[in-house]
Amino acid sequence: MTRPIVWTVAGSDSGGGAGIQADLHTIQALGGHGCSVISAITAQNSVTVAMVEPVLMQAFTSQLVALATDLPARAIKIGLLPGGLRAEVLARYLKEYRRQWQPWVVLDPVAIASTGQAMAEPNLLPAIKQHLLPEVDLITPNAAELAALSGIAPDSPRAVRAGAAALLELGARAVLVKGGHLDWSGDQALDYFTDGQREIWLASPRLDTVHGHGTGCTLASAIATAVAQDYPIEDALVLAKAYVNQGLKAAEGLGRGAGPVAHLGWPDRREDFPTVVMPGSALGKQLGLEGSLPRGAFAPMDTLKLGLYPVVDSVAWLERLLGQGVRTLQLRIKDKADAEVEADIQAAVELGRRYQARLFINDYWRLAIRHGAYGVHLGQEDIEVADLEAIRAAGLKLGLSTHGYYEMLRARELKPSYLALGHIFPTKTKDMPSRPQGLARLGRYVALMDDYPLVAIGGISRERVPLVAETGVGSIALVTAITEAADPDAATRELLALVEGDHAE
Ligand SMILES: Cc1ncc(COP(=O)(O)OP(=O)(O)O)c(N)n1
Ligand SMILES: Cc1ncsc1CCOP(=O)(O)O
Ligand SMILES: [Mg+2]
Repeated sequence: MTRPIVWTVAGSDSGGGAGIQADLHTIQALGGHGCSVISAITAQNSVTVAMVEPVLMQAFTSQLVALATDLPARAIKIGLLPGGLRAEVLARYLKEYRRQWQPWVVLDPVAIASTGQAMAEPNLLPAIKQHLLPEVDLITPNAAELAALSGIAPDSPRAVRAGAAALLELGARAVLVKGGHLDWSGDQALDYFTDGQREIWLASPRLDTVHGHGTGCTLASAIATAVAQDYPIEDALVLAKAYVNQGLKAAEGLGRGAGPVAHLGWPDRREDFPTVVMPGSALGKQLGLEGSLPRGAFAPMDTLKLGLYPVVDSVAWLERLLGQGVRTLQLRIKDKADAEVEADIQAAVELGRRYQARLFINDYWRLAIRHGAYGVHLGQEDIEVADLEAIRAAGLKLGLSTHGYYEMLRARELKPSYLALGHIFPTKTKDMPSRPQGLARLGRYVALMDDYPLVAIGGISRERVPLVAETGVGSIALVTAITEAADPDAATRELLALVEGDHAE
């Protein structure tokens, strides 16, 4: 894949820690091609901002025109604007870009440096509210910026929500409040996201370093670069927070003051990724999230490598596959009343027991509990409605579908027995609301979750099995590669050998 183009519209930081310099480092490190529109030249180092000099309006707009005519962006990050006029002019250009080539736009409303010095003219904030907010997809204020823009000091979870809601009222499509400076959140650095439909709280242990110059710029650029690569916003948020956390841990004290956040590659250590705050957790209760968590972990799998995992829609198929030596499998009957499927589920559970197989029931968790199934597989939409504690307390194993970083991290908090990752390739078996993940992403998920049983699913044909196996994923789930094979028994044996090798029973 060619690098997606990401623009940064921001100020130059002569110290190399923030602004355009941080943005270009970030965009490059995360796989984008960075283009820059310099709004102002700052003379600054690690201790002071000595000068902010706006570039001439003509120089500002000429950069925009030069890029728009040849290098249109998938995503645009806006940082320092030295005053209201440039914000207003930029808003006009963005309106046109949005009409012509729909870039995704994030605004980091830089107004005050971390040293406390003003970076922009006082007319910037009114212009942001009046002109820019309606043209951006996400605004990422810190506590001081949220207070300045909304008039609400974010001194409690309720006030953070109210401040973000005020920005939505002003026309923002989504808000990420950066919690680095929320003093009520104790040892956790909390970020709050809302688009008016849903809210997400992300938590990471607060890092004990003064070397965090450029974190705001870096976070917004990382979000933009992830979105430019088609990551959904919630995945972009967790990835960007991980990028900043790994950079803070590696930050060096260059200069006499706050050193720059470091720019490393794609984050792949789980400890750098944030935790998704869950209803029912201690933090969730503090934040006023309604809901509960299961009281403990689900029954663990006996192995990290579940091997070949056919998903089929009848007891007859299960029997045939068990006869070929398959030992992990799923009964997936869709959209029938419980009474219509109960006999099949009971028969499936008995079959699974007879063959000592890992046999999961899709969707029908009440019947699975009633008939003492080995396990249940549930989707994202089921998490809110199924009685997870009842499934856990009954001793059933639980597999959960996930479709990206955010869902994986959220699902992990429920401590299921395995996580499914999909869909990897286009599939005709199921209408998917998300885009195929592809092998590169699968490889990243596997590296991140290497202590968990993982299952890849979606569009995995016989030919693709070796490529999927190469990612290191412990299990490969498939439907049509078996059910539509010319000779399903032969296909099953071949797939078993490919996926489980010598371990095939
Ligand atoms: C192993 C495995 N992974 C994912 C799915 C999909 O489950 P879900 O999201 O619940 O969708 P439906 O299968 O119910 O359409 C699965 N069944 N198995
Ligand atoms: C149930 C399901 N969940 C995600 S993709 C999928 C279907 C997989 O079927 P196939 O292997 O035929 O693509
Ligand atoms: Mg389901």
